[in-house]
Amino acid sequence: MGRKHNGRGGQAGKHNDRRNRTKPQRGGANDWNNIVPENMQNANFEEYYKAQNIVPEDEWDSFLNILKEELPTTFRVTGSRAHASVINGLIKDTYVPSMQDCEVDGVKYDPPNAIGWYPEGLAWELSAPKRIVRKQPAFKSFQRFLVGETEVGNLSRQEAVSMIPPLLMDVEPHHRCLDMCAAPGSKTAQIIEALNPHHTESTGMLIANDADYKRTHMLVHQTGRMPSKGLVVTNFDATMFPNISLGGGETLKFDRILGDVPCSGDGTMRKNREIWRKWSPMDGNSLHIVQLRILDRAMNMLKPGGRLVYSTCSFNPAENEAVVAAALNAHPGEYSIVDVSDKLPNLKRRPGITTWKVASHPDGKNVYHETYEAYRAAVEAGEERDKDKDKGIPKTVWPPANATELGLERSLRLLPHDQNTGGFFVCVLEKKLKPDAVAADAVRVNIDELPEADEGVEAIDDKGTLSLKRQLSPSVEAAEVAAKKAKLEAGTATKREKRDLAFREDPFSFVDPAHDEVQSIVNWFQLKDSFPRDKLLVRNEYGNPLRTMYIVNDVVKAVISNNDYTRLRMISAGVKAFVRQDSQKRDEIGCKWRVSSAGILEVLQDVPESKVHTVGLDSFRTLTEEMYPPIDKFTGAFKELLDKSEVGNMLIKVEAGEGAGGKLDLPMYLPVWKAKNSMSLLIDKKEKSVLSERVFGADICKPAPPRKDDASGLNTPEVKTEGNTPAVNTEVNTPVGEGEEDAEGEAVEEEVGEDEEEAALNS
Ligand SMILES: C[S@@+](CC[C@H](N)C(=O)[O-])C[C@H]1O[C@@H](n2cnc3c(N)ncnc32)[C@H](O)[C@@H]1O
Repeated sequence: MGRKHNGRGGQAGKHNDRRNRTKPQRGGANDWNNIVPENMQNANFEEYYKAQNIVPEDEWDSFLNILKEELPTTFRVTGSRAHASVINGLIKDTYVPSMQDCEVDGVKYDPPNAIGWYPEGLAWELSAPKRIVRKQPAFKSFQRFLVGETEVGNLSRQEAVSMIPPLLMDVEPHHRCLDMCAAPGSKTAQIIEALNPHHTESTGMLIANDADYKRTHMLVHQTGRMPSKGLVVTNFDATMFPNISLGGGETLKFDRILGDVPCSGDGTMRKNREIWRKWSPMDGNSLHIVQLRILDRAMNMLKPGGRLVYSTCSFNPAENEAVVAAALNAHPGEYSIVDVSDKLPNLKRRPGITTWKVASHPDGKNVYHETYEAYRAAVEAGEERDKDKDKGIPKTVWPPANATELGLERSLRLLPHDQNTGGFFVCVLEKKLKPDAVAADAVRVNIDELPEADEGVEAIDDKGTLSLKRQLSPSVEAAEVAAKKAKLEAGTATKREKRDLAFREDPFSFVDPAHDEVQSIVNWFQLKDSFPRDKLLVRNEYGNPLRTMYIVNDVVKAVISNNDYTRLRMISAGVKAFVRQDSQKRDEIGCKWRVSSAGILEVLQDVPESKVHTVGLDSFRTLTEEMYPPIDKFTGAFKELLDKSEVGNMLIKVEAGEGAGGKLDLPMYLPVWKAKNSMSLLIDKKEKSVLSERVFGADICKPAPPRKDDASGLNTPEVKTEGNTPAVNTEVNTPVGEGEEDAEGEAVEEEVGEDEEEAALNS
């Protein structure tokens, strides 16, 4: 069981932009991403889905044809409501008008369209093919905006249908939420936004989990753009997500859970074209068990009255209705499927089905089995694969006897030809406050009696990333761990094997609120008594504030304080709040810590107004243009303030308005460093450039000047000036980050490079 998709590594969708140019070749898996529409055929796929009746007969051709078309680019405006409306205004009022009436070779291409069903018009679709976007000047300029704003986290490129599950979770700011299979994190970001829509105080929590260690780091990176005191990233196989203690005998139960499970991804065929060649019904059959185990685990962790959303980017009932039906029968009387037909009213959706066919694929062709028993008879008769004798397709893939009573039609199936999207499945489940009485002869599923998940199957997410490997199977993992342990005892373990046995993340501990370093921060910024000095977290065992302090909220503190960190497999928690400034002249600095740009909005809540210095666009321009502008370049009250300020971190509020060749729609809060003779803006270089584009209509940032004495790093950097550039547009505060499309890369935490920090500090 479990066909391996041999030869696929890294990102399956990486070469999509070269599609349509070459014919498919059997040689390399990635070549199939270049597959031409005539070759997008798979008789087994067509036959199987015709048999499922998920698409009415008279729509079959439209369904099949659109699967061969390039998927439009879709993206979402992210961030707090006020922030998002500014960015959205920019798209609506500046870019869309500039892209009207664009023609290339006599063909007219439309500007981006707001996706009709997405709330408040905050999601967009751009249908023009990529080659046009790269060629036509207005589209090209929009593309630059898109890439830049995605990089700093103001936009999120996300498949339209993948935006649906978080919208149906109905998250409120006080909720305790769990995203069980969260990486790379586009839905996680939506949940964080819902938990803190106005970027004020949020009492809720989100645990974003993924079984893949590497991908949890993508998750940390992705969520860095939406910092939250209530966010925790963990690294568990979701089928075995542990019970978490909150102290006092209380176990954490969740108000909301998302199970966006690993799946065969056949709803992503428009993007992941190699699926045309590789698809088999066994992909879904093999994933069914892990999907069911994840959903079952979620059901055990939900509060009565809580809501659980199950989703896949697959059309396959084996991964969808069959999983939901089996999970409901594993919890008889406890759950109901929520009718969400009144939600997202403009979204065209198809009801879930109550009857479906199950197929095996022994010799490269679909073989249908009416019942589980008939299938087992075929296995025993040697008509199926040998290995199916031990495991094979689980019984729960077949429709249960009570399939029509479960309300499966209240699930949503999104078909690509309805709204020019990918395919998707969503089911919203609610845990009853009081379980219904269940008849003694009711259909029941015992999850513990089901076979283990298949090893070696692979899954695809809606970004086309191969996501599932051996972590699928707890038994495989356990066996591997046992083998490594045996080697360790025998002294034959390799370095890698030794390392694999340990959870590699640094421990988390809270800093003593009375610690001198905390006191120095409180004094420097004159933090109010409400400042949660008892919720500052560091990454070492001893609560030592060495380099970075994170800030968390009450519930995250309870989680960290009441559970052993290795058992929690915690990768990150809270918001990076304070970063230590390293310098050879550290003794001259009143406070050795600066506020991180990621955490500034969290810290600001406790900073008195007198410690936030208002500046105009002229000062902001100076700070943007030059890496270390001399203090003499500033004027008026700000210059006076700088003249009498000590070296160290200051917080500024750039006032909204027009001036200095720029325009800012919302005030913006930023950390700056006051050195002896110069200033510097403590934000990531990329973010600075994007801000500059938005406020001044061009990237006016100059590269860092060469330092006079690189070895000591003690001298003032050379600085030059530059003339004004034309103005447009807006700004609000932005987190640091990298483009979602690049999320595969390592986490970028840089705000200001070490060298730059040193230079700024000493200048
Ligand atoms: C469909 S993707 C999730 C996409 C994500 N929700 C998003 O919106 O960006 C499935 C994820 O499940 C993870 N995964 C696979 N098996 C898992 C398991 N047993 N437990 C937890 N996560 C798992 C994969 O590493 C992958 O990141």
